[in-house]
Amino acid sequence: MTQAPAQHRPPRIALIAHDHKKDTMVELAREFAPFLTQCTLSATGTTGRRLIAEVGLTVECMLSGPWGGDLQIGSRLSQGEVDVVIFLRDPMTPQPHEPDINALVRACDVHDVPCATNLSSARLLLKQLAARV
Ligand SMILES: O=C(CO)COP(=O)(O)O
Repeated sequence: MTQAPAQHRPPRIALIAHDHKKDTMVELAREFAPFLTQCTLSATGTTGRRLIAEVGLTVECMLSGPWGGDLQIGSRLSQGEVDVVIFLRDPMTPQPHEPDINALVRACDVHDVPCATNLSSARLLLKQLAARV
């Protein structure tokens, strides 16, 4: 199927949050729900299931992060299938899949995909995007 040109379709957003940031992600998603419902959303497994259950969003869930979910999103992004990443990382807790996390953030840099890794930048990014649709 042919995709609409980027400027004519709502963004494809990947949402990811580490465990200590999941409540924050749910609150953020509630705040921007009217906009996010217009977007094509994907997420790592546990984050996505919470957004579906607690915010009522439609989200395509990948594997959980430690099982390869970050890599799945990085792969899609590298193929031009993700426009924006909201990745609420926990800087205080070591993660078993740190290499996967670094690979995803690196893929964002390689492909120049906007990637917000904390709440303030996530809110700025979502506000800017919401103003466009
Ligand atoms: O670990 C994660 C990102 O690195 C998030 O994965 P979950 O959303 O499955 O908890």
